[in-house]
Formats: sequence, C-alpha cells, structure tokens
Amino acid sequence: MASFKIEGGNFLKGEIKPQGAKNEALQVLCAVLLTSEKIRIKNIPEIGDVQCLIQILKNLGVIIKKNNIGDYTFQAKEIYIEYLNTKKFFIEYGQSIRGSLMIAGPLLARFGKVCMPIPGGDRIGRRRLDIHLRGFESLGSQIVYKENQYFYIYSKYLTGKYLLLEEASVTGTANIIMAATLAKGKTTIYNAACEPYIQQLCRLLNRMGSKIKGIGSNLIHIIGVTELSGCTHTILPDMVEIGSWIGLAAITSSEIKIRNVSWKNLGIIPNTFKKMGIKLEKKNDDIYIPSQKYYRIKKLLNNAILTISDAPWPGLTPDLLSILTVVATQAKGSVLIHQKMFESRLFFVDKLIEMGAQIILCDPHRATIIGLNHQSYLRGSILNSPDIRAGIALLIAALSAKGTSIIKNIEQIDRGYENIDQRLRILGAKISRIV
Ligand SMILES: CC(=O)N[C@H]1[C@@H](OP(=O)(O)OP(=O)(O)OC[C@H]2O[C@@H](n3ccc(=O)[nH]c3=O)[C@H](O)[C@@H]2O)O[C@H](CO)[C@@H](O)[C@@H]1O
Ligand SMILES: C=C(OP(=O)(O)O)C(=O)O
Repeated sequence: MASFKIEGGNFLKGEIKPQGAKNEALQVLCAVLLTSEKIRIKNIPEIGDVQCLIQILKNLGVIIKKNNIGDYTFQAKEIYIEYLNTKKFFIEYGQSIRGSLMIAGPLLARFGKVCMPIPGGDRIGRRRLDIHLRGFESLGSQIVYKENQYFYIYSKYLTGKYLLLEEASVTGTANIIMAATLAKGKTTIYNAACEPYIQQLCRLLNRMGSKIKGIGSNLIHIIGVTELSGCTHTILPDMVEIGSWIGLAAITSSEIKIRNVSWKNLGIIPNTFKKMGIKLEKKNDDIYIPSQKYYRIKKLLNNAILTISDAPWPGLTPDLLSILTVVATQAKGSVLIHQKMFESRLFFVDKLIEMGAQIILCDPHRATIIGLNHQSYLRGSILNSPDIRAGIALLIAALSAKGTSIIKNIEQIDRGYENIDQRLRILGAKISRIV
C-alpha cells in the first residue's frame, strides 16, 4: 500500500493538460465488445480503473494494440466468454471496479449470456444494480441474481421496448443503450442519463452503425441493427479532473492554466466554482485561474447561505462535491454542500475536521462548511484515502495545509487520476510517493 508525503503551503504555478475522462473511457471501452471489427480509442487516461478494464477485455480475448500513450486499438473478434466463470475474473477483476458492470450489455447483446460478480467501485453508498438488471429484463432477458454474489443474464435475442427508468443512472443508461443497439426493433429510454459520457458513447455507437436519436436529452430512441462496425473515437477531457485542478488552484492561491478543457462540455462546473467566489477566465478553450488571496462565497438572492448540490446532468456531477467541500474550508463565508445522490460520500469530512476545518456534518447527505479564509491554516496530518474523490480532496487539503501530511491508500487516488504526483511536482508541489 503506497502513500504520498506532502509538504503543504506552497504556491503552484504552470499549465496542465487534463487527462481523458475516466467515466467515458469505462463506457466506450465496453462498447468495443459490440463488434468484431477494430475500434481505435484515443485520449484514454492511464489510470487504475481503466487499466483494470483493459485487462478484463484482454482476458476475454480482445486483441489489444497500444499505438501510443492513451491510444489503443481493440478488436473483439473471438471472445472467450467462459472467462467470466473463472475465479480470476470473479475475485480479482470483476469486483474491483464499477466500470466492469458495463461489459454486461454488449456481451448480452452479442452472445446472449453474461455471468458477473457484484461490481466494485467507490464505497460511497449502495451502488445499485436495479436499473441495469430491470432494463435487461425489459428487453427480454432472464435474470438470476444471487444476493451479494453474482448475477446471470441470458436471452436468445433482445427485443426493443419502451423503458421509463426509475432513475437516470449513468452506467445503467449506458448498459441499456449498448444492449439495445443489437436488439430487434426500436427501444425508447425515457429518464435516461445524459452526461457527456453518455453523449460520447452514443456518438461512438452511431459511428459504429447504430441508429440513436435524442443524444444529449433524457429521451433516447434506438433502432436495433444486426451488426456494428469499427471506427475511431477520441475521449473528452475529464470534467471531474478539471474541477479538481480549479479547486486546487484556488485553495493554494496558485496560478494555473488548464489546457483544452472542452468548455462546452463542462456544464455548470465553471459557474459553480464562480459561486464559490473563485476567479477563473475562459481563454479560447483553456481555463486560466489567477492567483487569488481569497475567494468570497456568494450568497443567494435573499442573502441566505449558498447551497451547492448534485443532480443528474445537466446538474452538477456528485463527483465534484468532495473537492468543493475542501475548497470551501478556506473560503470567506459559509456554504451548505448537499450530496443528494450518494449516502456516504461525505463521511471523509472527519479527516478535514481533524486538520482544523470548521465543518458540521448535518447528516450523511449534508455538510455545512464555515470558511477560514486562511486565517487559520489546515494542519498537516496522517490521512487515509477512502475513495477516489475523497482521496483527491485530502490531497488538495494537504497541499494547502501548513506542515507535512501523509496520505495512505493512494491506490484509490490512482484509480481516477493519472500520474497525479508527477504532474503536481511539475507545478511546484512538494509531493513524493512512498511505496
Ligand atoms: C463508472 C461511472 O460512470 N461511475 C459514475 C456513475 O456511477 P453509477 O452509474 O453507479 O451511478 P448512478 O448514476 O447509477 O447513481 C448514482 C447514485 O445516485 C442515485 N441517483 C441516480 C439518479 C437519479 O436520478 N437520482 C438518484 O438519486 C442512485 O440511486 C445512486 O445512489 O454515475 C455516478 C453519478 O453521476 C458517478 O458518481 C460515478 O462516478
Ligand atoms: C464514484 C466514482 O467512480 P466509480 O463509479 O467508478 O466508483 C467516481 O469516479 O467518483
């Protein structure tokens, strides 16, 4: 188990290129299973979760060629579906990430059966499977579900249907769309998730020969086809990483330019940071964050305390709330962070409190943060990274704190952030990896 050692309180300066989007990569990598032809995918982030999924594809028999860093060609010509019944898949790979779940839709559509362990991922709440499995059932599959162990899905063929999802699940929508591309007839999905990840997946599938309409909305129409072909796809920059860099710049009073952010795909993320009082400028497709001594949290029109909460897209992604929580600890003013979508993502605030942050955890979903405005710095501490986003939030806290911090279990951070310590050192951060 590796750790980071951080000397906090340093000003950072420089330019950064965001990695490819983790959650888009996990979707489009699964889509390669839908065709026997070659799919080239560029801007794949070199992060733990993606490496795990690439290994699963390789073990399934997908031919994989690395063209360059982040640039791979995949060909799912011969698939060894029996691999799904092996201990290695069940114990080592299938259970270690949430993204493994999305091989189910493509394999069901193309081969008519899938056996999967309960997937892993961040331990931030229940991580339900209902939308996925009920969606496959609606398309004509039989489901066998063994609680907390595995599920088995089989179907001679899939038939297009009208589906009204109980909730706009991101991976659930992706899984059902991929299954529906090879179903007989038309599928309509209402209350679909429409995050940029889903939009990109649909664009890839249409380039492969799918017939998908309604991209970017919560009403998706898919006309099933008999087979799909190969093509090339480039993954968008990671909007959650971009938000992480904005928060880092603000709380450490640093001057950072984030290159090629694909501004039009950031939704309300820039404005959310502006509501935190953070100055940021759009320069072409870059974001420039000037060094700022303080940032004053805006009030609501009736002068009430600001609330920042998550919601399905085009609402604010829940993955940024951990970062916004730590950024608020050094703001001027107070904010209520309301994490609606997960029950236990905010529990990490106890570590921030230990570092000297003024936070009241009102309940598992809401935390009130009283900003210290650098009047009293966070104190360096020995920390443990419980999940990807809490991990990066603690790393940001340690970089702004006075003194030395050790963050353990940094494999969680490596799951979602590419070479984070190397990239931070280039900006002047005093961080080292202790293995
Ligand atoms: C691999 C991957 O892509 N992971 C992302 C995916 O997880 P994942 O697809 O697992 O998350 P879901 O979108 O299914 O749901 C996330 C949570 O929000 C709740 N929920 C969802 C929709 C809704 O309208 N109301 C509601 O309350 C669900 O019950 C669940 O507790 O989407 C999440 C929500 O953006 C992100 O945090 C994860 O990073
Ligand atoms: C929750 C996250 O990831 P996963 O769904 O893969 O656990 C995340 O990226 O913040």
